[in-house]
Amino acid sequence: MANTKIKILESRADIELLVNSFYAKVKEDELLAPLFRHVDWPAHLPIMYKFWASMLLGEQSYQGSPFDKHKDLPVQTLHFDRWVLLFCETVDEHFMGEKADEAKSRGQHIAAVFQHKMNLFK
Ligand code: HEM
Repeated sequence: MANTKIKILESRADIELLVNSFYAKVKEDELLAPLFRHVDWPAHLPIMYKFWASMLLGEQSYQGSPFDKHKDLPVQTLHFDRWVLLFCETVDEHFMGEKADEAKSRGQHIAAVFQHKMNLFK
């Protein structure tokens, strides 16, 4: 049966639901969870709300350099593939519409940029 709770992604509350749902999955994922074990969630989640609200809603509240937080992580392409899979799955479980599509394409694009910068594409 279709998920009747799927809605248009359009508000700050939607972004918070997306981010909370995504990291709930990450914490349950055997491949990604160990990479997030040290994370201070009450500090990290509001940063991620700002990041995605700036990307998708024009909020201009995120100020930071995301790549710097990733450049020394012990990650390979398979980690990024899992990240993108879980992120896109989370979007589709809750949302539809233009901004939902944009969230998925932005996530995929940034994952590809990080991998290029880390020289993971040979
Ligand atoms: C294998 C994939 C990834 C892993 C393992 C990963 C892991 C992490 C970790 C451990 C942090 C630091 C949290 C802290 O400060 O304690 C972080 C921060 C962050 N990540 Fe990722 N990440 C991944 C992919 C991505 C992608 C593809 C994006 C963008 C679409 C992204 C966006 C961010 C942002 C915006 C921050 C916050 C940076 C800041 O503090 O300003 N991450 N990530």
